[in-house]
Amino acid sequence: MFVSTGTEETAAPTAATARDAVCTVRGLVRTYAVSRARRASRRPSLRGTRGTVEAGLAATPIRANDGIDLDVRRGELFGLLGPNGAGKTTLVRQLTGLLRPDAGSIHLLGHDLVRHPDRAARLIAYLGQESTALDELTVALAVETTARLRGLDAAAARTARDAVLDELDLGALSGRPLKRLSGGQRRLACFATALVGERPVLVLDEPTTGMDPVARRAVWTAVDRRRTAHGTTVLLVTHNVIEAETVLDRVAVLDQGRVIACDTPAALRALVADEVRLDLVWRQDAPLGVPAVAALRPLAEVSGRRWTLRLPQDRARAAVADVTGGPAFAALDDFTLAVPSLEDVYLALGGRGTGLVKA
Ligand SMILES: Nc1ncnc2c1ncn2[C@@H]1O[C@H](COP(=O)(O)OP(=O)(O)OP(=O)(O)O)[C@@H](O)[C@H]1O
Repeated sequence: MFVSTGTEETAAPTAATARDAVCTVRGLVRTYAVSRARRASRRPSLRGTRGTVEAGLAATPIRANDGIDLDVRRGELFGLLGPNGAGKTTLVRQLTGLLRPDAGSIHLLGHDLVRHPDRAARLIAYLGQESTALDELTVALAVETTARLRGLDAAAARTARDAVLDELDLGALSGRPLKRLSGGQRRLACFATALVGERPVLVLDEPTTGMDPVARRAVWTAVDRRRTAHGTTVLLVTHNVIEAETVLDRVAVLDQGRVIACDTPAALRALVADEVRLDLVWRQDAPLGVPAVAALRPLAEVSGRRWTLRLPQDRARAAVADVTGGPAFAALDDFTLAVPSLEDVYLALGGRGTGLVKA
């Protein structure tokens, strides 16, 4: 059962509010001021000029969201992908009414969430990264309490609790406090709380972190079921490239507070379709005495014994022939050729390339 979403306000006053848009964000800016501790360091140092230099650096505010535009459609599984610090959580906290933007607009299902952030709670179920508020409760009580807070009466809350615990196969853990569960189990229990008292929009911040494959599958099956049955819209925050490519309908790639691309994973991958990724893993040091290997070195991103190269297809084929057909082969531990991933897209678009994980 959905709590009424209401449409008592006119939808966003922009042309981009498509008929099926559930969420429209325009020009969203959020800057974090320097903390008090850091401000203290702005005072002139008694020890000389060093403090003044540090003060200049510390006083720079952090522009965590820097003019974000987004349109999320009804029933979509829409992703926010970006490395640590890209501004994903800041964006989500504004969407969920927990943080006020400095500028810009957010319209969700016809509600202006900048003017009325309190309305987010009845439109969105938010699974954040922390679970501390629920940690003392048993799994069953955490789920039931959340259902009650979302407006279900006692009997309906118990029914919803039992259904979701059953759906996620959490029955055996239902009597255990969250704080006594493993990381993956706790994450699944928190996901269960996000599902009860159904909301039209689910916002999930790294929901599958720490989960084993069975639990991950239970999460995506439950999400799909709600999209099919209720047209639930899902906003997923992730820096897991593989998961993003597998589950998302569309993805906005964030870097340093900006959306640097937004499309389907396949369309984004097509941006770099003429490239392939070649990974070479050396047994020990790379044999730089071999001219073909030395020629590849400036093109490689080096991580320990692994070289990663993004090359046009012809060049990649030639490189494979060089390293497998000549004296370099004895020094090679492993190699893989792969079609481009969203990580390659991110790098091609100018992302800084740190923090995106592959699995
Ligand atoms: N409360 C805060 N005070 C000051 N700076 C902050 C605060 N919260 C976030 N930031 C900064 O804002 C930027 C964006 O942070 P945010 O948490 O939104 O990134 P993220 O993409 O969610 O990262 P992660 O993947 O690590 O969760 C970062 O530079 C971060 O250090």
